[in-house]
Amino acid sequence: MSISVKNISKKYKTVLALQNITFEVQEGELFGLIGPDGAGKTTLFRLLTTLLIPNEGSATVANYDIVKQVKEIRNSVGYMPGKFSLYQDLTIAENLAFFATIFGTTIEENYDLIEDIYVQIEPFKNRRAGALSGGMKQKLALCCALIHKPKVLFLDEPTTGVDPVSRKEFWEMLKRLKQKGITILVSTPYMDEASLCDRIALIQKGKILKIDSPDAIVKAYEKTIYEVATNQMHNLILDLKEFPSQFSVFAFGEFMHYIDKNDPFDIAVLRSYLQEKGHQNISIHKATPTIEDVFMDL
Ligand SMILES: Nc1ncnc2c1ncn2[C@@H]1O[C@H](COP(=O)(O)OP(=O)(O)OP(=O)(O)O)[C@@H](O)[C@H]1O
Repeated sequence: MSISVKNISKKYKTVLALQNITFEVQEGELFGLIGPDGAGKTTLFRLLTTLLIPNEGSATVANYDIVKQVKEIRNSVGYMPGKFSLYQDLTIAENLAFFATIFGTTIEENYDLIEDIYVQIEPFKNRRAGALSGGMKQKLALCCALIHKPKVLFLDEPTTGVDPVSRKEFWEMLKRLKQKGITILVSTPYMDEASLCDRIALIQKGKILKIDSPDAIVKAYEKTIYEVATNQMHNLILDLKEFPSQFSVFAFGEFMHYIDKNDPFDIAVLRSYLQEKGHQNISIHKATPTIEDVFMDL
């Protein structure tokens, strides 16, 4: 087992940041922690990379204990924290050389692992990290986290604030790293990225609410979701919330996702209710559930 977490709890004074967290990640797995700000994702990363000590429970990473084998873990893991870890005044090449040196290695020794990422930023290697775009900083930070050839890679919200094209490229890089046998624990607040993981844990307020493959999580979802749109999207959410048998409603891209307390329920009744409220061009269709729908319903 690459990561094994057993009944971990972590408190900051009065804040219970993690409550009784248990999960395992297999070798070579791409495992996602999906949850909103404050869910406890960063705390979990800091525990697993030995930067914090749990109040309760135990965990191993690459078969090393996170409390008793700190040095071994630090040599076996790569950590890309949410806030960029780079030295802003050093160039791309200097940052990478610095990280290689502190791990007692050289860029050349492990170049094969970072090559396909590094070639994308190499043309700018003399540019200071502080002057790079979000996407380029992210690639450099990933190279720095990989330079000592870690067995396990921890990536805390690596795509936050990065443009959509770079986000897509980043996930393709992760797939290639996984094929090289590296275990990856990645957190993201973006629900669409959940489907790119082998398995995910949905985490909220310090608790894991569900763990499974994204497909299985969506398939197990039993409620029927309706995609609703009209010519007055602003009023639509308010009107849907007032519909007597409404169970839940939330904005989903250009639609509202609506769930009724009754299943099946009569779409015609909702349609005439919306007409009475002055809506036109009403469209109501069954939607395919997504991870976001499951999450909103937890
Ligand atoms: N040093 C700290 N002292 C007190 N409370 C903290 C500290 N660090 C985090 N917390 C609290 O612990 C909870 C979990 O925070 P954590 O940063 O782990 O969440 P997160 O899912 O990573 O969210 P974010 O993306 O906002 O960092 C939050 O309620 C947060 O306010």
